[in-house]
Amino acid sequence: MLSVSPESVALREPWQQGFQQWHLRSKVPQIRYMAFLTAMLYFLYASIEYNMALNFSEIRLLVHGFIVPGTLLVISAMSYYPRLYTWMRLLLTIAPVCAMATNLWLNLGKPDFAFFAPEIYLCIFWTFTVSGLTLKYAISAASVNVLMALLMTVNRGVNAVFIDLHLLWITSAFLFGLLGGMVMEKAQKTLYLQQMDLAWSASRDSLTGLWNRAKMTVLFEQEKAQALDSPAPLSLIMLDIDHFKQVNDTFGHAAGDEVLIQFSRLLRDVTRPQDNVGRMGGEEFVILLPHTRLAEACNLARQLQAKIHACDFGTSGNVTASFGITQFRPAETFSDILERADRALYEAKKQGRDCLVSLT
Ligand SMILES: Nc1nc2c(ncn2[C@@H]2O[C@H](COP(=O)(O)OP(=O)(O)OP(=O)(O)O)[C@@H](O)[C@H]2O)c(=O)[nH]1
Repeated sequence: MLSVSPESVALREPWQQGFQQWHLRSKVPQIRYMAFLTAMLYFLYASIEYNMALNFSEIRLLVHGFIVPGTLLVISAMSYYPRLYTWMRLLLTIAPVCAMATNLWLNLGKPDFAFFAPEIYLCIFWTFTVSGLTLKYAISAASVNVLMALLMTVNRGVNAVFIDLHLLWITSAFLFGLLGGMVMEKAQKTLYLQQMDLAWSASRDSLTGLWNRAKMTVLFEQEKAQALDSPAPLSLIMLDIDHFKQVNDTFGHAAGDEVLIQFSRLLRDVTRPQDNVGRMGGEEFVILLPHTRLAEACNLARQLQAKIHACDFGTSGNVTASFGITQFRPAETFSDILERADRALYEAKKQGRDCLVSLT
C-alpha cells in the first residue's frame, strides 16, 4: 500500500492546481461515453412516451427524442476537442437543469405525474455520479434542480398521498448522489497524490531531493530541443566534492550525508529557477544551464566556488569542489556532453582540485 508523505506533498509545489487540471482531463472519457449512453436512453424514453399517446406527445418527441439527446451527442462530440472543454462543461452543467425544468413543465399537475417523477430523481443522481461533472459543478446543478423540484411540486399539483414519498426520493437522490460524488472525488485525489508521489520518487535523488540521473537525461532532451529551436546556447557544469572519501572516513557516513544535503541546498540556492540541478551519484553533481554561454557558465561556477568556500558544512567544516564546464554542441547526446564535462572535471582534479576547467 502506498503512503503519501506530507514532506513529499509539500515539496510538490501547489498540487491542488495540478490536481484540478488532471481531474478535469481524467473526466473526459466518462463525459464522452456517459453523454452518448444517456442520449441513447433518451431516444428510448421518447419512443415509449410516443407510443403511450400522451398529451403533448409531439413536444415530448421533440424534447426527449431530439433536443436532449442532440445536446448530449454534441457534448459527447465536444469531448474530442480540448479547446471546447470549457463549453462542454458548461453545457453539461446546464443540461440536467433543462431536463428537470422540461419534465416539470410537461408533467406537473397531470394525473400521471408519478410515472414521470423517476426522471427527476434519476437526474439528480446522474448529475453527481454519472455525468462526469466535478463535485463543485455537480453540487451547483443538483442544488438548482432540487430547489426547482421542491418549489414547483410541494403544495402544487402533486397528489397529497404521493408527496411524502416524492420528498423522500428527492432527498435520497440528492444525499446518495452527493455522497457518491464526494467518495469518487476523494478516491481520485488519493490516486493523483499517489501518482505524484511515484513520479516524484522516480525523478528525484532520495538523499538530496535533486533531480536524479534519469530525470536529468529527460530534462537535457527538453532543453536541447528548445536550444535547437530558438536557437539558444545551453551549457553544463559538472562538479565533484574534493576528497569526499576523507570526510566519510574522518567524520562518518552520516556527516558525509549531511555535507551532501547542505551542498545540494547551496547549489539550488545559487542557481537560477530555470537551471536544472541533479545528483549523478556519489559526490558528483550536474547543472544544466539553458540560455547560457560557456563564459556565463564559468561565471556561475566561480560564484558557486566562492559560496562553497564561505559555507560551514557543520561537523566536517569546509569542503571544496572541482568544476568541469562545457557548452552544448548541436546534435550531440547527453552522454556526449557529459563525457566532455567529465574530461574537464578530470583535468581540474589533475590541476590540484578546487578549480575550474572549461572545454568548448
Ligand atoms: N556519505 C555518503 N558517502 C557517499 C555517498 N555516495 C558515495 N559516497 C562516498 O563518496 C566517496 C567518493 O570517494 P572518491 O570517489 O574516492 O572521491 P574523493 O574522495 O572525493 O576524491 P576526489 O574526487 O578525487 O577528490 C566514497 O567514499 C563513497 O563511499 C553517499 O550517498 N553518502
